[in-house]
Amino acid sequence: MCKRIVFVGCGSMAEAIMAGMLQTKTVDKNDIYVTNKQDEGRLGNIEATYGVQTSYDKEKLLDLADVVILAMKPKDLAESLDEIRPFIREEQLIISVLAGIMTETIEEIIGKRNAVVRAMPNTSAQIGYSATAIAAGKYVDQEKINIAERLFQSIGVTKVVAEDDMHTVTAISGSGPAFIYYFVEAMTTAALEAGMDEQTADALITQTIIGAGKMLEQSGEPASVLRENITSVGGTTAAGLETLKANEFEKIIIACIESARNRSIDLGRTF
Ligand SMILES: NC(=O)C1=CN([C@@H]2O[C@H](COP(=O)(O)OP(=O)(O)OC[C@H]3O[C@@H](n4cnc5c(N)ncnc54)[C@H](OP(=O)(O)O)[C@@H]3O)[C@@H](O)[C@H]2O)C=CC1
Ligand SMILES: O=C(O)[C@@H]1CCC=N1
Repeated sequence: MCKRIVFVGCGSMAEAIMAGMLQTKTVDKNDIYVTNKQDEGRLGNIEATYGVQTSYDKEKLLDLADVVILAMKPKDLAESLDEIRPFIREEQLIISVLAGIMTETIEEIIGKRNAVVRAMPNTSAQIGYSATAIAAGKYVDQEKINIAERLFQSIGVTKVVAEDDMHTVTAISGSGPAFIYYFVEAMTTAALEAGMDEQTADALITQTIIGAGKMLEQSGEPASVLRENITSVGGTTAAGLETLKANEFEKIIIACIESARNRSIDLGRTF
């Protein structure tokens, strides 16, 4: 794929996407350009680690770009678009990974008929395992969707969704890994409190999460059946599940996803 990509914003998400694209050789390092607001040390590290080009010359960067990936925090969107807006050309594909921000908002700020794609990857992009959803703005044609899909397929699995679903996506697969890590942390604490050493606990829990994920992917069974298959009458799993139910596990998870989803909606409303 020979598109030149400019990352505006170079935090953990931009790095995860970039690392995935380079690892899968979807984009050559000479075709990746990166800028941020002010952290020169960070840009230097990124350049040294990945061999990509870095610059603060926004005009030059935008002149080179076929695809612009917006990867700053939502609060910094207006300022950063102000800086690059004069140099944006209508044929450039703009991809935003910002939580909550509607394509319409970006289209309005840019003030041109650019194709704007909203994407929600997750940090597993770093190793090629992102679950990424993408939604199209009003000037996006099939060719631009294909480009965005190809880029994000390089870092994992991609689903095209209606933009209305993006707040839910942000909660379940954008933030989702953090919720799973929190679950793992709690399991580890329980194992350590029971006297197990940390290395053994880490190895067993990590493999358990990987195995459960692979079963969900490969067994053809829904999660409920896989759970039932483990649950012997009067056994250990039943005892553990009883405690989860007694403490309203499902309600807590639904509330967690709802909070994340509502926060995504709020972020969008700040514009
Ligand atoms: N982290 C995650 O798991 C996911 C994050 N996202 C989204 O990705 C986006 C980035 O998140 P994350 O990587 O965690 O954030 P970080 O805080 O790690 O990085 C933000 C980056 O934006 C840069 N920036 C700020 N203002 C400007 C500007 N005016 N011009 C150019 N660059 C600017 C910062 O530069 P400097 O350091 O110089 O200030 C920094 O490089 C967010 O919008 C988030 O919603 C989406 C999916 C998952
Ligand atoms: O917490 C956040 O706002 C970002 C969006 C999804 C994951 N992290």
